[in-house]
Amino acid sequence: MPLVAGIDSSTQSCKIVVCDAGDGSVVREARAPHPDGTEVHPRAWWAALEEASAGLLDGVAAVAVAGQQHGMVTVDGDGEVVREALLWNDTRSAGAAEDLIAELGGPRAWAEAVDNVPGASLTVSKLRWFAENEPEAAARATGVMLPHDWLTWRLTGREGAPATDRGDASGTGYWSASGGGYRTDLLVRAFGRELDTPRVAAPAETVGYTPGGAVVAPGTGDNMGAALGLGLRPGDAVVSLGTSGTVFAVSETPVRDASGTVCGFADATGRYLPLVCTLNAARVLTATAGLLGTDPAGLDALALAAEPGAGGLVMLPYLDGERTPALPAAAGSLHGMRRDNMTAAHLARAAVEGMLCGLADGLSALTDRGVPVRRVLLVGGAARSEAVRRVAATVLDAPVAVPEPAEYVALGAARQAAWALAGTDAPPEWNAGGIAEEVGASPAPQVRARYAEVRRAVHGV
Ligand SMILES: Nc1ncnc2c1ncn2[C@@H]1O[C@H](COP(=O)(O)OP(=O)(O)O)[C@@H](O)[C@H]1O
Ligand SMILES: O=C(CO)[C@@H](O)[C@H](O)COP(=O)(O)O
Repeated sequence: MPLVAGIDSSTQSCKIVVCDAGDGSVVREARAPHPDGTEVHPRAWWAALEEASAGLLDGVAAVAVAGQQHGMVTVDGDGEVVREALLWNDTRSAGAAEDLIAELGGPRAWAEAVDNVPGASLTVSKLRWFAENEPEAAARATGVMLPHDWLTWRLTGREGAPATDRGDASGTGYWSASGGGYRTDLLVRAFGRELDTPRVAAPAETVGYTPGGAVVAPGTGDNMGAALGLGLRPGDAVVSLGTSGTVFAVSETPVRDASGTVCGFADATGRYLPLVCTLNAARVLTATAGLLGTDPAGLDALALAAEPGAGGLVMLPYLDGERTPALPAAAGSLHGMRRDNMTAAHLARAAVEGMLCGLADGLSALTDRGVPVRRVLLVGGAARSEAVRRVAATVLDAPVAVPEPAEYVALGAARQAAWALAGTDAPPEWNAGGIAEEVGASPAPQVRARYAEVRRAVHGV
């Protein structure tokens, strides 16, 4: 069978898998790091893509990109990037989001218009911030696109107009998953005038060709890519622990949440992908490991040595501010320190528990809004941690299964590329997502209860 490539251009790195188009088996893979920071020039993503793909894409018949969602990439009339992209985790647009909500008549009006309530993450809020704070640069912008749109366009040698897909478009705040179209009026409200936006392609459309002649598929957002890579079915929810923490499930019907907790995204196949996102996930663990002078394996051993509840020590892990709950200016904090719990093991456990309690709240938000969840699939970099897997079984209200470790976002992009190549109605049946471990439930409801108590006391939410 022909070879296809999937590219995951996520916050911390670019990962590429080359697969057999028939069964999805991975033939070769590579990765390259992205720079740190919440504003990044897109050329850095292209450089990482070129580094990771060197020699890797020979003989590949089709390719697709799944990228970090929401990032604001603005271009001028020559197609050149106007300023560094503001990423999903850049919180400077929090005030702009509040203004937009008030101007339209409140959160419900936004949920009805675009299935989402703007927060700092959504592209629409970033456009408002840009127009208000950098008017000279903003005046040069003629178009706006998302990270995966821009990379996809570069892959085609910038031939033709840029394209996107339903999944990533649904995270802009000016495209509606349930309405199926752009809300140019909301883009104009945010930016003050119209900007060119990418055409929204069908899920398996060919949007162009690489200079070498490979089919380029539309691509999608990274969470939609993971859903496609896992072959996610209704009843399964994903808890993904990368730079962001996300909880999501596929749904045949759109979900609109006027509280703004659940984002009403589309998936990459024509369905919907209700999703809750936290700003602080795997890097809470790396930061805590650094503080304790150890590495992820050392943190794991320490966290496993402490009892559930960390002896009363609670970490609110809002190290980079927080998106859910909406606390963009928050900092992290430690509570309940006593002489007997001031140990490295208790601190490590509190970090793992704090990170996962935010995701447990996200899972409850999904089920509260009618999304059926029978099982949780735990993926992303931090799912490699045994402590994370064990603690997940104590705080998540569902059985936890861990798929075989794999780059599911990149695999989803590769599966979409194979789909575009095949030209079939449905994506090819691949064997990905086999379960490596079922984690036995060991509920410890007091952990979440204490976390909620501390969060309410400190932040009032
Ligand atoms: N064994 C582990 N324990 C905890 N964290 C880990 C482990 N292995 C990788 N990570 C973390 O996972 C993160 C990368 O996860 P990934 O899902 O690739 O993120 P992203 O897609 O956002 O770039 C890094 O912060 C890394 O430190
Ligand atoms: O903003 C969201 C989802 O709404 C994030 O999930 C980004 O899509 C970044 O993902 P990672 O780099 O953490 O995978």
